[in-house]
Amino acid sequence: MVVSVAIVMGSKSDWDTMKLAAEQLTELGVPFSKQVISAHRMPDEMMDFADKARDKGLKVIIAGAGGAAHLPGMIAAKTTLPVIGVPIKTRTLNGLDSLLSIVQMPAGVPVATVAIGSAGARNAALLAASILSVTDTALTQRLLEFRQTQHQSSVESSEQLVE
Ligand SMILES: Nc1c(C(=O)O)ncn1[C@@H]1O[C@H](COP(=O)(O)O)[C@@H](O)[C@H]1O
Repeated sequence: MVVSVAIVMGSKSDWDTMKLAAEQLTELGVPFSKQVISAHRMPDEMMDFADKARDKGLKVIIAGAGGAAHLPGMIAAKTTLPVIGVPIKTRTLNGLDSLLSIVQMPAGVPVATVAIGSAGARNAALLAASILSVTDTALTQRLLEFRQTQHQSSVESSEQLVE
């Protein structure tokens, strides 16, 4: 099994949010790895991970972090793979701190930033799948089916309102 997506997070405490990315990837049949790596607390391991990511066969990195969320940007600084940043909701500032830390990258080092929290984590997985689908027709089909199911459940919920 070739693992093409890595889910990384600054702390195990981020898993409640990041597991939604894992669930979404599983639903789409996309193999992934998951691990805690912190730019602040594990700087050498973080650099090593980012440095070797492409050679290991990874194609997309999803990085979740909260507060002074430097992890996605620092990984992006060290790899040319696409990095998707997930801002974790924080107790003190509701995740606005995480969002701004991730989204305000200087020109030249992009991080694709999604929304704060669970919806963002789910969308990070969908975005990773979309990127992979460019060269994977079976995955494209699964993404289309996902959209059709989503459409159907919206239509049904609207009909229930009318009843
Ligand atoms: N933002 C970062 C980084 C980093 O960016 O390297 N490392 C840990 N953290 C964040 O600190 C928060 C609190 O972590 P703890 O719960 O372990 O104290 C987490 O949301 C984590 O992502």
